[in-house]
Amino acid sequence: MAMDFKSIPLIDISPLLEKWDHPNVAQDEGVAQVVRQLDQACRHAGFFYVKGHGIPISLMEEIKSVTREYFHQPYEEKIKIKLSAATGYRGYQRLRENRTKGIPDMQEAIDFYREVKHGMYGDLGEVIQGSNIWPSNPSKFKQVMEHYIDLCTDVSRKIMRGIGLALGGSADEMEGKIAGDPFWILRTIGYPASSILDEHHKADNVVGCGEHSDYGLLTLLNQDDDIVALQVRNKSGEWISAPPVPGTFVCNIGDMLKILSNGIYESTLHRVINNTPRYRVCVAYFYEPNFDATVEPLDVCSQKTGGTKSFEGAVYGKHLVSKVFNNFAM
Ligand SMILES: N=C(N)NCCCC[C@H](N)C(=O)O
Ligand SMILES: O=C(O)CCC(=O)C(=O)O
Ligand SMILES: [Fe+2]
Repeated sequence: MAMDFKSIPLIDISPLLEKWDHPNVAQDEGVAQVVRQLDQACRHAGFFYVKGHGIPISLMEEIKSVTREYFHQPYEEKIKIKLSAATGYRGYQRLRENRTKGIPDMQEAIDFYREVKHGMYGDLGEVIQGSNIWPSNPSKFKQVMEHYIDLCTDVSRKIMRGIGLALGGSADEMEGKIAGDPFWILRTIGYPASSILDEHHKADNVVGCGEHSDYGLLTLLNQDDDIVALQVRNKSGEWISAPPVPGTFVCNIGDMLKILSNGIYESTLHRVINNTPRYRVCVAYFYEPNFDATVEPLDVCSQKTGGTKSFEGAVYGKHLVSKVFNNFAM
């Protein structure tokens, strides 16, 4: 039995990115090493840092700076893109508007989802139907974010190829019906400095985001430098900090990958507490299955765990919609 994790591993994925479409990708020694590291990280922590991802650090920084600039504006400006049922739950949510397990989170955020055209997934798609509403300030916000989303989608797809191999399947394991047409979510998040909070809240260790697992396959977190606020729960129930490592993404696996792996990989609980005197930003990109995918344990995984499937099939879009309703229960 491996020791419970006390820190989060860092993986250089550049060999995987270089060879991702080679016909014998799994035979490449560099790739095989990345795949082993992914497997270990996903089994034990469900979290890992990645470097060698190819997304320019200057862009990662710009994403955080436009996010900070947006949240720095007066409330009247931010509320122009207010999230509501009518916007398909896309847009700005003020402090404490988003809830986790019923408790308001000390964060403000903007949610963006891949476009869902009218009628696209029938009743299932109706709740988040629509296009994103973009802030007009900072003026480059939309252009920079859309470029970033494309790059994150590409990197995530390639990491998922490595994870397919790590699970003993093929590099294409997640393509087609599972995530050949992946849904995505982008959340730009701001966590107020603890100094702005009143004495009562301070005493409570104000929670920026309560403990939760993510919903889909893989999350890429671009977190603020210098502030330690993200915490990951290990199997013994200890909270392990995930301090910022400049130029890296913090990656974690979501509920749909837990199901696909038949529980070999865990969608690890995590939370955010910003106990510092500085406003913290984080931009979370979520790589998800096809919106209408029915996700069930892969055969290659259930064979490894004694032939039984520990989970019923789950429709990803249904899972997402039920989470969205919980987050914004009026
Ligand atoms: N799209 C994703 N995965 N967002 C994660 C947000 C987690 C917090 C949310 N209030 C919740 O309770 O789920
Ligand atoms: O702010 C962070 O570091 C993590 C946010 C998060 O876990 C989420 O939005 O799902
Ligand atoms: Fe999360």
